[in-house]
Amino acid sequence: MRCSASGTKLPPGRMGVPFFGEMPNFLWYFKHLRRPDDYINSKRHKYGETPGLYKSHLFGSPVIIACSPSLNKFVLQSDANFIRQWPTAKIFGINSLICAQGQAHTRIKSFLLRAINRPDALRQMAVMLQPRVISTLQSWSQKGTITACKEAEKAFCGQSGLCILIRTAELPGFVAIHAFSLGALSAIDESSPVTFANIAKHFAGFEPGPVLDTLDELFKGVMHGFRAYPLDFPGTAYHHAIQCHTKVWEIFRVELEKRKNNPDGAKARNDLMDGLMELKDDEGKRLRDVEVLDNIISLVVGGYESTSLSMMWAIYLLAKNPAVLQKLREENMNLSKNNNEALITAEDVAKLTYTKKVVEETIRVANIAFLVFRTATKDVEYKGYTIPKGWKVVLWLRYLHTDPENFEDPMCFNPDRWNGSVKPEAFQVFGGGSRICAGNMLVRLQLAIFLHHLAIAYKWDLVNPNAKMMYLPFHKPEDGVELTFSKL
Ligand code: HEM
Repeated sequence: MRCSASGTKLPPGRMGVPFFGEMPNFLWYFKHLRRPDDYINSKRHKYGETPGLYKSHLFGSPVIIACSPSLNKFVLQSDANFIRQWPTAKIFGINSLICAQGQAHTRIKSFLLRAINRPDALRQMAVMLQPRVISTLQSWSQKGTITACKEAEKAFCGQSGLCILIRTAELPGFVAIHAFSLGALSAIDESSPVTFANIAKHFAGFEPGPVLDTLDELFKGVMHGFRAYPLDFPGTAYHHAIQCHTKVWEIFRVELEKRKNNPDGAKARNDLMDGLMELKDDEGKRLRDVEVLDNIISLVVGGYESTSLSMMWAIYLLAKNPAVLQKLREENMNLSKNNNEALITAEDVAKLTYTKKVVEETIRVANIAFLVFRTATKDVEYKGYTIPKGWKVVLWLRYLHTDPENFEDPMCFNPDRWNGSVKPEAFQVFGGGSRICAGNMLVRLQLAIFLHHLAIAYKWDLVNPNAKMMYLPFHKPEDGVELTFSKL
């Protein structure tokens, strides 16, 4: 089909059946066959080598699927042609980084990056995070058996959920919180409460207690709404999430007012809220109160699940790959010996060369953000094809990381591939361009610190080593990674 004056055409593909589009096919590969990559492979097979784009109809809209490193990069870097529209924006707060566009986005991002991504911020975070990581691991060993998925979420979820939201809010109908089996330790279940407590303390100074418990409940309500269809009337998850968001906002607002009346307390607290209240841009201007509040809340939400999922994956992949665990253990035990078993610093992490490779490889294999969306603001031409104005572009990040053309033997967990042979342009786990993940350095640091304390002191075994994989709403073993867990 020709669709523009320049004679370019729509990419090949199929729009599927009326109303449902290609969703049945998508679900067939993701839920029934459990071979998500074959969804794209089947298109490649049928339509041959395009420059990595296909037309389809998914998640209620006509879409262009983008699944090549160069096309993805082109889209991610063309802010003038493609924008990210957030269907459940009300829950994030309109002043948050997630919702901001153009110059407002650039300005807020520069504040947030200074607060959570700069070396001095990371140095501080390393110190703050460790006591909770250590106590969480100790508590796991006391339980003996856990479900890693739940535990990691309890312990660390406040730190990275946003990215999950980015990925799932546009998948109405698929995303539901999963109940994991009890009895054994499951990595994600076990880590989320501690994570939440951690983030609430380090982002806004809240200590464990009734307020924190209320916040935890409210944030759970907010999270449900992100994943729901944005229908705002009583009884819907989205409506409930907006109510929870309003209450969370009020709790944070009261905290912010307290701080404004007691600016001297900032030194003692030294948390993200103080950091954001104090930062000035090049013109000496600070963030407005509403911007501080909306962004703290979105970062807490942002922290909710992605960190805990990546920790769950690390535990799982190391259990499956004892030779990798052995090398990781050696490197970290050496550090621990030379360090007199003290807490490690961000500088120590920088020297853990093998551990850093394990981190990159875990994040690649986990494919936590399996796709992200953009909307074309005008007809855009790409290598002879048109991406029509108003269509969504689905950037299929997962496919880049599982395509053997980009990563040799892609399903193999092989940290040594990071010795230098990786094509950097094919590694898009954190997206790219101006919207690149704001927490990418923080999550890498957290994961490295977690791996350090895990490897030097604990051993674990999978209860169900052959558990089936699920891919919706998140990629994870079906049992949430049940483990037996004990001290070395
Ligand atoms: C393994 C963990 C993580 C993965 C795989 C991940 C992935 C991503 C991806 C793919 C995007 C880009 C979305 C897009 O282009 O539409 C993104 C954006 C974002 N992420 Fe993450 N993320 C992770 C952890 C975190 C953490 C720990 C935080 C914060 C504490 C965070 C905060 C954000 C924020 C604020 C954005 C929006 C950036 C913007 O719009 O400019 N992420 N993340």
